[in-house]
Amino acid sequence: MKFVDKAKIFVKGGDGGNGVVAFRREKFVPMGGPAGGNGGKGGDVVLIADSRIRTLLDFKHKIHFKAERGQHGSGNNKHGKKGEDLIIKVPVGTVVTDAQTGQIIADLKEEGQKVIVAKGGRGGKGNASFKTSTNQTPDYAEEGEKGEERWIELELKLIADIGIVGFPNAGKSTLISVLSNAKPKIADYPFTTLAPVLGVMKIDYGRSVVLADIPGLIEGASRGQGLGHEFLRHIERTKALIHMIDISDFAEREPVEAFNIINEEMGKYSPQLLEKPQLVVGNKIDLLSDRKKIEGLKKYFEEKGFRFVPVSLATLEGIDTLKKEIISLYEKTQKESQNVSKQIS
Ligand SMILES: Nc1nc2c(ncn2[C@@H]2O[C@H](COP(=O)(O)OP(=O)(O)OP(=O)(O)O)[C@@H](O)[C@H]2O)c(=O)[nH]1
Repeated sequence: MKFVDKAKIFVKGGDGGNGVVAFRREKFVPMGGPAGGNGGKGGDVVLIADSRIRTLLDFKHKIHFKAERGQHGSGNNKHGKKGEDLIIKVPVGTVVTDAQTGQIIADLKEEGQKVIVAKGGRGGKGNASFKTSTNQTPDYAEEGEKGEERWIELELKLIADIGIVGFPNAGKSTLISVLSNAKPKIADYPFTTLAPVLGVMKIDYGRSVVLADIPGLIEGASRGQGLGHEFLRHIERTKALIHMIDISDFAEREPVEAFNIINEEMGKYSPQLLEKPQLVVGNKIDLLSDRKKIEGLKKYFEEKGFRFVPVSLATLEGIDTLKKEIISLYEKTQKESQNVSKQIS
């Protein structure tokens, strides 16, 4: 499954219904007045940000979207029915631009945020609407207006829910590929040499967690060495972190030391990064001869307020526990962001 972060679609509002020319025909009224109803308005094409949609994948297969047209008016002053709006769900974080002018139409950052991308045409007036004191029997009516149409571009500026940090070789990319059914690399992410690899881990029907492997967090990064600030900025947008540590016999440094160096670097860049909840994952236990070390590390991290999960991404030992911990971490961040939005509104 490929990660689609861009799509181009054609949208067309429904045409307005035509107004009609009609006259009253009643038994004892010889010269019936005008009675042609108005056409109904065409439906709009509306995009709405929905957090249950995580990719733009669906737009690979369907690219034409047309809202319903308005019904024509009819005699007896009956107005045509309005066309239904066409609602298209897109992921939260979708930026919408007019493909021709390049103008940004909307940045759908919030859940439920909506934008009309193609207006339906106005309904035409029936001849009854044209009756005046000087023209009692107009014999003309308007046609409905055409619905707006255009090509638009959708671009997903994905905000990962959880960032994965740790020294090179700790197993960050492996974790993404083990947990997710998507192993995408975003080609044109604004990183020069390395792009964060994103993965989507399914929780259950309709719910998933987006994970980002933030590459190359190394000593000195906060001073602008190496990849520097660009990827640290990316971590800033995630709600929680998974901190991967190689705890095998062959690790280059002691687990606690590795953990502290990475946190120190993040803290130098922005102390707020350290306020994000961190789940500590001790990886490569298949290459650990002294299993007692695991208990020691668990105690150490839990005393400091961090959950600690030992795993082997090679043998998949501990992976079910890890998945449960990630889901509960994700749910915790969801609850927190709901509380924040309640406080704001
Ligand atoms: N034996 C063993 N090897 C592992 C385990 N997890 C990952 N590896 C191996 O460790 C190496 C590094 O893993 P990666 O997932 O590339 O590590 P990374 O943290 O993404 O590293 P960078 O891409 O350099 O930042 C790879 O050769 C993996 O196959 C594990 O649990 N056990």
